[in-house]
Amino acid sequence: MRAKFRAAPVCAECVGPNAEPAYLPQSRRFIESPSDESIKVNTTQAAQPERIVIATRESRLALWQAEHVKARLEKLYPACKVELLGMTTRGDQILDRPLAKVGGKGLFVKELETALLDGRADIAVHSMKDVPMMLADEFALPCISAREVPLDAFVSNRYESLADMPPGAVVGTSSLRRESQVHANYPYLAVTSLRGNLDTRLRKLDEGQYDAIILAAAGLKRLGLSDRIRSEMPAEVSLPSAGQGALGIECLSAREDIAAWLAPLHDNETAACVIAERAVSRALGGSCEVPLGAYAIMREGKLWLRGFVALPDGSRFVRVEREGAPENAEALGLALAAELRERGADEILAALG
Ligand SMILES: NCc1[nH]cc(CCC(=O)O)c1CC(=O)O
Repeated sequence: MRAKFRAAPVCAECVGPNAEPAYLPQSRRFIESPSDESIKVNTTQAAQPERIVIATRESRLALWQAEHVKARLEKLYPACKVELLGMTTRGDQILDRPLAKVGGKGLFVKELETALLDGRADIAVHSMKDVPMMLADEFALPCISAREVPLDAFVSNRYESLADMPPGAVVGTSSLRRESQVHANYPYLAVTSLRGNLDTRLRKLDEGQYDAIILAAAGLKRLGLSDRIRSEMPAEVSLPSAGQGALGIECLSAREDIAAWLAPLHDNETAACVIAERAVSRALGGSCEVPLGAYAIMREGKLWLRGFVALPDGSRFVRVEREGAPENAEALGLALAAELRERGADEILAALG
């Protein structure tokens, strides 16, 4: 039997001080992989998996994501037994303190990684937005699957969009990225903090604590809550967080067999976008306490990357965009981060402390 779902407070932008040393998909090769439609029963692998155990957190969203990967693996390997191992992470237990102060995003992956090291699980499924920018050498992210809508969603029982809200109306979010953009674009609106998992946040909206809230559209869609989305927020209004809407699958670096099993679920285009976005975030020391957005899409065969760094109140705002080849996604992200620094991101980061 499954444990009861727990509240899963996740800090949108948090990396935290305990991030571990180097690694990341930057070292991954940009490999060819079939599109979703072309996924068929895989008969080409030398060794077919017999059993795959997926470590997952137990929030409703995490379980949906793990089930999604399970279903895709079962379709790919009909003879394979795919099981979920639900786990409560320390990040799920700490509800009262800002995560940045106690270890950041790493708190959500550590227990899952321990299960990988112990051999209790083979893979872990993550929202890429919650994966620390650095992982220890023993771990790899060989698979980033096709992205769900990456944009933020405007959710309200009264208004259609931020532009529709009157002066003084209250927007709920605890993401400094979202907050800084609301202030910069709509300085007459108020922003107050909003914690808790998706269901909790929606309940607080419905109770009237806020006139509107901002959530990732992907999370709402996955949980069948699309009808709560009043409008998708264009990237010009709310630039998403690095990795938003994408799923990553982690395993031990040494397990090349597992990486090969996952290859058909890998999506090159999403991976290129996410690699570029995460390079921006990592190069700027991206943490919970930095209002920072990074968002890439493919446009006419090129990767179009946008990024910003701001003060939470929106009074300083540096934004930059750049285009490059998807094969050089990492370099594109680093170049964009360097340009952000040249244009004042360093002063903003220094002011944030
Ligand atoms: N920060 C929490 C979190 N982590 C992943 C998602 C949504 C799904 C995704 O981005 O893949 C959310 C919810 C939100 O930010 O509103």
